[in-house]
Amino acid sequence: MSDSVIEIKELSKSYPGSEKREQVLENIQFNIKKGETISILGQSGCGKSTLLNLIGGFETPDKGSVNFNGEPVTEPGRKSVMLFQHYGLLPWRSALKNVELGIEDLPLSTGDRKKRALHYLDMVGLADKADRFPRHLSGGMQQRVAIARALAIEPELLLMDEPFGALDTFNRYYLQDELLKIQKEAKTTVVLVTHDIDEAIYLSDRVMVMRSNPGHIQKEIKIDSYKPRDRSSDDFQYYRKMILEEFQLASSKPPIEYNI
Ligand SMILES: Nc1ncnc2c1ncn2[C@@H]1O[C@H](COP(=O)(O)OP(=O)(O)OP(=O)(O)O)[C@@H](O)[C@H]1O
Repeated sequence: MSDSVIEIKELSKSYPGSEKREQVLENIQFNIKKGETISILGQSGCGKSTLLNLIGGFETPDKGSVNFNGEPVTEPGRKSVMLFQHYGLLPWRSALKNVELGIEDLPLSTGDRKKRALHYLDMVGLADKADRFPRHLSGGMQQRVAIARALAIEPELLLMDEPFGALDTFNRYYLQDELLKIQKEAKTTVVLVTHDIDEAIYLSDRVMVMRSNPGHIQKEIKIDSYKPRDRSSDDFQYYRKMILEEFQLASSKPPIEYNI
């Protein structure tokens, strides 16, 4: 039996264009194991969000399939959560009530629901802002509330579309570490769309490098080092260079030659 949680097979997707249909994704194929973190890295418009939406069941493919625990994904399911780029907070609800939103249909008492929501608000460093409304929070804080809401659901599969993009470096690093801890504890499977090469290396077990026209996986890079990783280590620089080379962004200077 396969040990994959997600199986993506020969996935293709097009959208109506101005003259003909625009082929956005072509023949995407890979599997994801339980507890793995996969980053999808690529330039703007290469189809990363479309791929994530297909995995989450928010879009349907033209060809191919996505299976989650052996079942075809045809619509968004209870065991996966998508954290979108835009925060999607309800302006008339406090931070706490926004976090509770995702767990309102679970069989929890009012007290337990509040406790769980506060736990995750605390995790993103906002326990003291629980009663604030979104308009009284900064953009970064709003995104942290959205992250807390997604985590509170304690999903099996967490789909994240540039979740830390709007945060300053310190908050980004802090939440990346929190994600690593949660992921390790709960064995959550994570698929992360990002533009950020360092974020992909820091968090992932494998990085899918995508190229566009039509969107396809150009290279799969296994990040073979223990977590948490040291961003200044030689290993880290090695992977950074490898990925930069995939995007032809690495320095074109010839290597230094040592003559003895
Ligand atoms: N619902 C839609 N209808 C029509 N075209 C779409 C739709 N969604 C995405 N596209 C097109 O598909 C292509 C890929 O978009 P997608 O958002 O998946 O890229 P991306 O790599 O996530 O980009 P970014 O990094 O800028 O968010 C783009 O050309 C976009 O215009």
